[in-house]
Amino acid sequence: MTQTTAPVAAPHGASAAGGPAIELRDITIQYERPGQEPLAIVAGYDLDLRRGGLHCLAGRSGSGKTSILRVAAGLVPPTAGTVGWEGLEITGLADDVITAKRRKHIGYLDQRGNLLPGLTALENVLLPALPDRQTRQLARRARDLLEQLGVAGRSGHYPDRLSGGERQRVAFARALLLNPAVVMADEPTASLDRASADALIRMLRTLAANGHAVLVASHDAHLIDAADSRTTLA
Ligand SMILES: Nc1ncnc2c1ncn2[C@@H]1O[C@H](COP(=O)(O)OP(=O)(O)OP(=O)(O)O)[C@@H](O)[C@H]1O
Repeated sequence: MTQTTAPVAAPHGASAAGGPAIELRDITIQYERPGQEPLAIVAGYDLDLRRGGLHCLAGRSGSGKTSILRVAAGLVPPTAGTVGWEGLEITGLADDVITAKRRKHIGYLDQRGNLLPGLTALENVLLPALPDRQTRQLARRARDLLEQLGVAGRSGHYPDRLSGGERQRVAFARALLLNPAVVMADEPTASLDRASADALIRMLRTLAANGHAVLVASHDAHLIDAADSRTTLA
């Protein structure tokens, strides 16, 4: 059961190819459970998220926020329905094609940040540049992002020497490296104190104002309030 507020207007920059940055149509997500009815997360769910908008998936723990994020990011297919990225329907495309498109279209920040432990903060930020061998060209941008996020002084540190908040900011810089149309973040304020969480919310708002589409999953009331629109999962 879901409740969605009105679709988001796009105050800055229309979508490149004419469709919403993220378009979910008639999405059903179910998980099979041995010996029981499948667990139904959503049925007939629609979302149009354009550049310039911040949408929050809200709801209690276990209500399905991460499941919708993962479907929207093309990490798993929906049980039924379609997923579109700026006019391109990705449902049914081969996994390697989706992966290549996702790398440029979506910056995804998962709940744990997931930095690679054997790489420094700067090397972690540069990871998305590896497949196109662009680490040299993007090194300056990586440093600028770390600077903007207030962790430039940690560039040479390994993840185990960073605080939770610093790890998350480094992961954010990595998500932004290729300037994706969409930024997705799963519970981005969960491990932060209030002041850091509010700073991060301001950053998400700035990303939207700069023309990104921002999709977050959160039960932080401050983040839910800061969104342009929200889906409340029950
Ligand atoms: N791959 C899976 N197979 C079976 N059940 C799953 C799978 N992934 C998630 N679930 C179940 O689906 C429900 C929704 O999970 P999901 O992680 O999407 O919720 P959530 O709202 O993001 O939770 P949280 O706020 O705790 O992160 C939960 O009951 C979870 O146990």
